[in-house]
Amino acid sequence: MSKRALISVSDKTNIIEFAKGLKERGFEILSTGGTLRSIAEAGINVTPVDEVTGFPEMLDGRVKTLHPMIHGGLLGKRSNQEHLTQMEEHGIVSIDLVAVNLYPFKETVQKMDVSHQDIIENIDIGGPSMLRSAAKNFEDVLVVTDPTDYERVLAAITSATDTYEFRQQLAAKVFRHTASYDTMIANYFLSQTEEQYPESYTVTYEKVQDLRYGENPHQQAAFYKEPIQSRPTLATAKQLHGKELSYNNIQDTNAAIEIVKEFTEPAAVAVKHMNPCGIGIGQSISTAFERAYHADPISIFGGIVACNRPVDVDTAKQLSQIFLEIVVAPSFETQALEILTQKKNIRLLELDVTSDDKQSNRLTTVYGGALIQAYDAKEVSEEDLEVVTNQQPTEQEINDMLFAWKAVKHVKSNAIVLAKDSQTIGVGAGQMNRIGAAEIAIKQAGDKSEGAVLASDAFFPMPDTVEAAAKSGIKAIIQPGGSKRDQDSIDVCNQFGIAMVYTKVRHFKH
Ligand SMILES: NC(=O)c1ncn([C@@H]2O[C@H](COP(=O)(O)O)[C@@H](O)[C@H]2O)c1NC=O
Repeated sequence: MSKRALISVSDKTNIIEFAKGLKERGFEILSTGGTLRSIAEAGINVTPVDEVTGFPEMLDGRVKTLHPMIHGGLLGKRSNQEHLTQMEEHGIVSIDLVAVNLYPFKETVQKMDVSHQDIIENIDIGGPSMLRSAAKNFEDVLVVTDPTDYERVLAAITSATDTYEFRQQLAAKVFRHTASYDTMIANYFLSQTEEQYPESYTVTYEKVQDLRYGENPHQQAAFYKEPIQSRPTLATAKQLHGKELSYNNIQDTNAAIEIVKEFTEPAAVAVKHMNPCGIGIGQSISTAFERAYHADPISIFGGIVACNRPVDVDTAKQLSQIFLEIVVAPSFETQALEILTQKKNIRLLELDVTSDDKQSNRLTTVYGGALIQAYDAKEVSEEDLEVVTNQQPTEQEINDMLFAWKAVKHVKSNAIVLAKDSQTIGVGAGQMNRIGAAEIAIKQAGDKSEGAVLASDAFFPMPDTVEAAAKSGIKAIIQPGGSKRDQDSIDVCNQFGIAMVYTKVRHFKH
């Protein structure tokens, strides 16, 4: 008895070649509406599924293959005599291969001006049902959902490669595919509600590439992206030059992008190990980069630079003077690109870093679980500041404090940032006590700390940081406030003529 294959595909890529190959291997082909037409037009003999089910396709295609004649043919175990007897009693004939790909839900959701109803209609029901039935019964049914697998499935049919393991691999791919498909649907429905953290949280990612290694050479790693990309992202950035990004490159570039997004004026950010080592803003991107560079000309070596304006010739000349792993910017002027591409080891990424994605949730995995939280999108403006000292800050100090505040938000806690004239001059990151972070930042700033401002990501539990700031010539301090011992810090400020403002917002970053 000839074997039977059921083909029902939305994406008709290579389907004729596949159907031909199956015919050559002695399969009878069953098919649904549009797929059947394509196969028949290619001159291949094909049986409509409604001849098998005894029912017409109905309800606008919502019901075509959802029938015991189909699912019995897929799920019946050939090694189980009872199954075979029942199948015979009901006239159910085995189906030995299923090739199905699904209604384009992902593509539909991403369309501009698409209606809710259109999205709903693009939820495939019959397709996943057949895939799941076939995948459950993989010992007896070959199941293929990815057109790039057609060739190896055809090859397997007539060779020794059609093994249990091979069939199980195909089944595993199917269950990943249907799970991912359902996740996209579930997340679309979730997005239609106010609910943020439902009883189960489903995520799905598509592989961008395998990475040479992870954080260290002995760790394996791969890069994945969200399947629905509704805005320019790191996963879709265009690499214009240089070798493949590494795991650490991706993390650091992400950190640089998150920081540069804070600024509307031309800004450049240099990152090392996910902390900013220099941030500058200015009238032009070249001035901004000059400031970011001079913020810490030592640490920027081997760093990642993100710019929020196109890289021009002036900036490219400066960037080319030092060893940088990556420059990411919305674009590169032609001549700037010529200058930078002369450097073999630099990677250049084109990405609209100004796009706003501050609404999204962020997920971190922990031992045996995950933490999901809203992005820290809190912004502070001049009106939000409360001056708590006798000394009022000058307009320049306010500008520098607001700048330093945007910077300190992105520094690992405990974090202290010193800034002056639109430039960071000292960054103390990731210390176990606040004074430790302050000492690092002050030491790095050196003489520049005279007249500078200091930002602290969280309140001062004691006045030691303010005392250190006073000694180094700091003139204004921005911090959340809210410590039981706030008054001690205010007293030190008053003693040294330092202005202090509260933001009433904390920016821990772990
Ligand atoms: N309703 C059903 O019984 C059903 N059976 C198969 N499909 C899907 O119909 C599509 C193919 O349709 P056509 O052959 O008419 O172009 C495939 O993506 C397949 O997954 C169905 N459609 C949706 O649920």
